[in-house]
Amino acid sequence: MQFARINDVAIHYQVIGGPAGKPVIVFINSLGTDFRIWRDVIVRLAGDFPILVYDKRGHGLSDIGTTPYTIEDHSSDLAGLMGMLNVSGAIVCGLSVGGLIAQSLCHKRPDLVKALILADTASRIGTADMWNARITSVETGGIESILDAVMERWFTPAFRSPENVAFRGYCNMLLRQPAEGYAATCAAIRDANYTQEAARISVPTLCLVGDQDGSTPPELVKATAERIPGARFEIIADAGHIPCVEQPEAMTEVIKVFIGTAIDQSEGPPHG
Ligand SMILES: O=C(O)CCC(=O)CC(=O)O
Repeated sequence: MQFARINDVAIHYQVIGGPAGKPVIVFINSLGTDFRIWRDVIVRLAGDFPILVYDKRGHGLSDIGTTPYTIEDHSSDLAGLMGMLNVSGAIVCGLSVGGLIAQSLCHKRPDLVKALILADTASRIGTADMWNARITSVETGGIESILDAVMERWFTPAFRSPENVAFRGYCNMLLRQPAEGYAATCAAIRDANYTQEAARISVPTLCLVGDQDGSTPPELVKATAERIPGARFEIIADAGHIPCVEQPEAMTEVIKVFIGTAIDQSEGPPHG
């Protein structure tokens, strides 16, 4: 396990080495998850690209830090981590709130971002009323009070079968996130809106979404892709909000095609 102190917060991360000269792929997880959601995509990409994955503050083994957060707090942590590891010019792949963090990083630190993969995310997610109600639920009833509703948005009915032990595991993952970090990240999502900035994204961008995503549905992600110049839009069949868990093979294929056809890989900067 690897840890770094960034912005006075202990951040849990992992670097998986890859060929020199290739851009690093950075993965940013979603609300209520830790970086293990990326495992089945990472195993399919490892060896072809260096990989950096981490638990954003308030999630996984990272510290909670001072709450509430902004998306800029999260992107500043990522910028600090990449700086410490001498990573720049990366392909930054963020899922949901991870996609908001990726957009923020791209706007604030364009030197760090060579391309964006925006998975099950948007320029703006949800409404202030929705997020305030979710924060109140978590603060009063704990994460278990929202478990069933969240799982219906995250996963297809087939994945939610009681026979599926992996479904049980992902329920445990959500339940074991700290309520304070979860609620603080809800506030960050509530206050983020990158709609105006979307037209200024100038790096190759792939927007993808599960066809049954109940949190950021395909129409929302498509509308975001249409605001970003030249962005590609792909739908992953038979997946909810977390296609890297439900359909890792299909998601990896879409990512590989995007990287192979949209990104100049000849100038990958040195990385640590
Ligand atoms: O997944 C995220 O990062 C935020 C979007 C969301 O609300 C997820 C959920 O439905 O719980």
